[in-house]
Amino acid sequence: MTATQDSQAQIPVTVLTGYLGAGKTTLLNRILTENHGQRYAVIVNEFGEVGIDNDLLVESDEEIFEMNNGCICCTVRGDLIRTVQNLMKRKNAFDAIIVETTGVADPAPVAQTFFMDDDVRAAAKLDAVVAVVDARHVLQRLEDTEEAEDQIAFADVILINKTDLVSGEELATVEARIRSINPYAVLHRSERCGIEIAKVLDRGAFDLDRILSLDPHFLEHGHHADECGPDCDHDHHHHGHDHHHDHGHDHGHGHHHHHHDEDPHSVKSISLKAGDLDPNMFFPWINQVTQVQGPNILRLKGIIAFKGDPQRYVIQGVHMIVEGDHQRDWKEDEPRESRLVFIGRDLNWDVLRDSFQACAAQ
Ligand SMILES: Nc1nc2c(ncn2[C@@H]2O[C@H](COP(=O)(O)OP(=O)(O)OP(=O)(O)O)[C@@H](O)[C@H]2O)c(=O)[nH]1
Repeated sequence: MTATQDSQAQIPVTVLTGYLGAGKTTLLNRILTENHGQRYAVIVNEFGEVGIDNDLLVESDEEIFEMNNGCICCTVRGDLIRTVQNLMKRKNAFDAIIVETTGVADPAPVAQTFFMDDDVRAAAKLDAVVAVVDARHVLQRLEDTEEAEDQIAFADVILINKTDLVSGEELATVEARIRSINPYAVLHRSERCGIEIAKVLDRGAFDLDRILSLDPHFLEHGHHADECGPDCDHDHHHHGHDHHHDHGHDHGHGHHHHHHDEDPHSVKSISLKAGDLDPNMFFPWINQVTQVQGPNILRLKGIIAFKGDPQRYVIQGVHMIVEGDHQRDWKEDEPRESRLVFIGRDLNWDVLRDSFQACAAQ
């Protein structure tokens, strides 16, 4: 199969992967704000019921499409095809497409989309799979999830981010581990994804031959997530497929997501909503939650309305590291609403929900 009959007319697509909290949005924000003279369309996939990522992206003229349907592996393929097709109708409106995948997704099905669908293939070409890696947490992630490894194995370009949170020695260990998983990718180091955009975008780096050597069935229809419907409830957790990457058609794909089974180790998300909160209640609460439950909190993010505060407050966390800042004024036509998403394992969801509600301003 030749994927590139008419590469001139094909719009380059960058698939941005990386485990939860690695820095994908930070990188996107750089891409969207830097003056590079290119116009990008960004497709964001959300994990969790309350769409937050879009709100965390800075406002820009670039177009952002949010697909709020959970795990990208199962349901998004059809959506992604439709979204790309719609984008193509306005062909001259932008120069390139970036697809940000949810942090627990296996990037393969997303990449496959650009080879499987004839219309998409005619209009777009996969430029590179870019993985952002959290230097501080990646070794731990590689211990307990397969997605982290899949993402690294699949990437053409790997950005080892958060170098400020590790020592030089730790960084060297991380790099060696990444090299052992993927000897081919171009590696870059960064703090807050501070990297020249040209090192990440429009690389022409996607190497089909290499991917086929990892995953011989990559180009076959019916492989991976094709069979999943919108209510896909496969047990995606810790299947035993051989990592490099002898997928058969019957393998249970290895992404974790918000399915509600009893597996205590599966990753779930909870979306909390409230009105104005009392900062004197909220900050001690969030500090306590992240100190005590941090190891199980893969990710938290939220937009908070504090009573009497004209500005939206954005809070972000990865395990025990939490940071927050004012973002911008609440707009007049915007309901003042506090939204907080936790993604994690073994969390006591009812307690989280109740204690969050207890932070409501009186
Ligand atoms: N210390 C430090 N923090 C960083 C760095 N890069 C990003 N962060 C912070 O890490 C958190 C997660 O960053 P995001 O860019 O939202 O990560 P993400 O990969 O988009 O997260 P998901 O969308 O949840 O998968 C935020 O609080 C960032 O400010 C870095 O280089 N150093």
